Amino acid sequence: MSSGADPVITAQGVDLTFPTADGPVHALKGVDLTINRGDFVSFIGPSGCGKTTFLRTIAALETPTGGSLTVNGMPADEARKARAYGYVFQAPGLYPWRTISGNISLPLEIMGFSKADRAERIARVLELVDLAGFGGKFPWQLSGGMQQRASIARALAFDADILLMDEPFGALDEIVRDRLNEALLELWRKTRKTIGFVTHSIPEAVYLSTRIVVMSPRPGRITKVIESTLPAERPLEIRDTPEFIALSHEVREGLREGHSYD
Ligand SMILES: Nc1ncnc2c1ncn2[C@@H]1O[C@H](COP(=O)(O)OP(=O)(O)OP(=O)(O)O)[C@@H](O)[C@H]1O
Repeated sequence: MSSGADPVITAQGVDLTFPTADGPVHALKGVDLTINRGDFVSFIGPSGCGKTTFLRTIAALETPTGGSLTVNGMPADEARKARAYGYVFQAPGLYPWRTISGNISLPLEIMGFSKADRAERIARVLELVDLAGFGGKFPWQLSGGMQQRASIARALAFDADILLMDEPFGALDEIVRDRLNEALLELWRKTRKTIGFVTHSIPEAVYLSTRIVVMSPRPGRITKVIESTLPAERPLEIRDTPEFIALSHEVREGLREGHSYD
């Protein structure tokens, strides 16, 4: 399903070494990856394999110590200044003293959008994440799943083509997570955004992705890239099909192979 023709994120030989008191930590080593427009790419691997570091590097929140990384054809920090992406963190991170609309509005205020433009954008993204009518509530009046949807709305509000999501549903129970997975897939189909998504869950990665990137630690690196054979239309029941089970098996094998390296 990947378009194959229009690279949005290109990493070539990306290294990132953190100097620490216990010596250098090779968080990323020789990472090569191209993400094309409209791809939904998941990163999966054991703790410490560099998933978050790679996402943060794409977002220019970390700087590689080697290799090259471009986003929309420009260096990652320039792409950040050009507001190329929205970033969704593990925790919703909403300000409790602002309403949901107020939280979504904050980055827009900083970016200088007019009041009328902000109102129009807030209404549109609340609708997209199925929170229409909740804009006037405070975060603590919403469930964890609704708060996470609000944080996705905040990342969508300035209409970046790329959405980077670091384990956004990790803290939620399975039923809520299922619903949000469905909602995210629907949103991806509607908006045609390019999505980079970190997860620990094999079913979540297989359900959502056009491509699954398996990573391994010490040093953090890519050990396998799996192209999904699933159709774009994915009801939750697709998880019971032989095709889904075969893909899950392939990811599990990839994770196991990566582990045997240690
Ligand atoms: N700022 C930092 N300083 C030093 N070491 C760091 C820093 N950030 C990350 N690391 C190390 O880099 C490695 C990769 O970390 P990272 O958080 O990217 O892994 P991860 O795959 O996202 O793990 P998890 O699944 O637990 O979130 C780990 O060994 C981590 O301890």
